[in-house]
Amino acid sequence: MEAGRVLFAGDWVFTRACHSIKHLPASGPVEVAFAGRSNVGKSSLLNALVGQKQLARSSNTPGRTRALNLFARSDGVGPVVVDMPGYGYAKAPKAEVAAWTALVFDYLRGRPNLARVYLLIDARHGPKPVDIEAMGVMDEAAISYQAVLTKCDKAGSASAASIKATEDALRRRPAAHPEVLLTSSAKGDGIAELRAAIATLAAERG
Ligand SMILES: Nc1nc2c(ncn2[C@@H]2O[C@H](COP(=O)(O)OP(=O)(O)OP(=O)(O)O)[C@@H](O)[C@H]2O)c(=O)[nH]1
Ligand SMILES: [Mg+2]
Repeated sequence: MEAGRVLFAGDWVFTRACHSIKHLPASGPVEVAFAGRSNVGKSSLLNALVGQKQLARSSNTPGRTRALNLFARSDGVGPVVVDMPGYGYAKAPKAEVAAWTALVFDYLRGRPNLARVYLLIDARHGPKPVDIEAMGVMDEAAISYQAVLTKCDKAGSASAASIKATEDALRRRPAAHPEVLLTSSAKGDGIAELRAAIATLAAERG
C-alpha cells in the first residue's frame, strides 16, 4: 500500500495524445492502460489515482476521451498510465467512434511494453458484449488484464449481480486476473488497492 501511495503522490502530468498507434513512443517504460465502454469512468479513475480532479478530462457525455492519452510522473519514475477512448456507444459521429474503437483494439493487440490493462465495467450494469469482445482480444494477444467495477457508490444492490457476472465472464480466460477490483472514484473506495497493484506491477516489470 505504501509503495502505491508514494508512486501516486508524485507530480503526474499529461505527456502526449496519440490519435494513431504510429504516434506512440517507439518504446519506453512499462504502460498500464484503462479500457472500457464510453462513460464507464476511465478518466475519473485516473484522476482519483493521482488525486487531481482535472488531470484527465471527464464528462457526463460519453465520448469525452478521443485519443490514447499518456500520463507519467514528471521525474520519469514509475509507469506510463494510458487513458483510452471508450468503445461502444458515444455521443459522436459513428465513423469517429469506429475509429477510436479501432485505435483501442490496435493498441491492445500490439503494444510490447503494455504490462496490464484494467478493464472497467460499470457496477450498475455488469459486462456487455463489447467488454466480452475486449477480453477475447486480450486473451488472444496474451495481454494481462484485470476487471475493475466502477461507480460502486451508485450501484447499490446491483453490484452483487455485476460481480458475479464479471467473475463468470472471466472464468477460464487465460490472460485474466481472477480477482475483480471494486472501486468508486467519487468516494475513493478501492483506490489505494489499485495504486498498490500498479506499483507492484511497475516494480516487477520496470
Ligand atoms: N458516482 C460516480 N460517478 C462517477 C464515478 N466515476 C465516474 N463518474 C462519472 O461518470 C461520468 C463519466 O466519467 P468519465 O471518467 O468521463 O468516463 P470515461 O470512461 O473516461 O468516458 P469517455 O472518455 O467518454 O470514454 C462523469 O460524469 C463522472 O463524474 C464514480 O466512481 N462514481
Ligand atoms: Mg475518458
